[in-house]
Amino acid sequence: MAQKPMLEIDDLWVEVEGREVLKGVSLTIPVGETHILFGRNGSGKTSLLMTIMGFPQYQVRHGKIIFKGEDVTDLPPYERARRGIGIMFQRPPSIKGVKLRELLELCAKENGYRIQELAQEFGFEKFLDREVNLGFSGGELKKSELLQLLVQNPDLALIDEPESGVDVENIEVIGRMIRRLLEKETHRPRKKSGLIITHTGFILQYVPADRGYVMLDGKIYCQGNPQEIFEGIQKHGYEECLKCLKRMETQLNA
Ligand SMILES: Nc1ncnc2c1ncn2[C@@H]1O[C@H](COP(=O)(O)OP(=O)(O)OP(=O)(O)O)[C@@H](O)[C@H]1O
Repeated sequence: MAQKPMLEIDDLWVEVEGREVLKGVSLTIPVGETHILFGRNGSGKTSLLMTIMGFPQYQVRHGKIIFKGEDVTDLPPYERARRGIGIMFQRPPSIKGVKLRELLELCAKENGYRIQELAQEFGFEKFLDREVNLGFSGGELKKSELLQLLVQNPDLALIDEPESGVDVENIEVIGRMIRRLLEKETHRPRKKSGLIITHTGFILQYVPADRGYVMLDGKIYCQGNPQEIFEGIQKHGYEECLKCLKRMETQLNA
């Protein structure tokens, strides 16, 4: 029997604060694949990730989110987290009075991760006894978030702009953390999947990806090889992606 995909999104329409932000998004992420979302500012990429995670401001008006064969469209975020969905926020909150180590220990309770060793591996041990994300620089925030995801060990990692605010040396570390998270080097066949938002495309140099999408105005306009899509956007801008959809529609109607 064919393996069920990790994630299937079927004709998803979503509103936030009375405004339509997703307008019929469909995509499928097979087990072990990493997919990349490109798109202009304000096109709905973060909204898609927040909706997959189940945050209640993002109201699903139509469509379904199927995770490992189960319809999770109406489940709250903690139930989705328990089933194996994890998210790295674009702008994570800080938690005053809680040390990063304490939060990581809580997350690691069920899977026995060695927090000290893991933090050392990514040069982050001196942040363990600081309050979560409080006063962290842009790059430190990303590492803190990825460390939290690593100890949660999700089957599907939703990663929002991992390279924004990160210097060129630290992008390599962030890339290593994501590769570890998605078992890029250790497991064959891979069982982890990812959906990553990127503007700069830098992360593609460190994390091999299987498919890319362009999202514009709440819709997916184009999909295919992520590197080719990124080069196309750099060369011709997003306007060409609109034409690409027209081509896809013409082919479908022929
Ligand atoms: N909580 C909210 N309240 C009001 N409007 C919102 C909210 N969340 C998102 N939006 C609006 O929905 C649209 C899509 O936002 P979203 O953050 O999903 O875009 P994005 O593609 O991730 O953008 P960027 O690349 O700039 O991060 C934007 O116009 C945004 O202002």
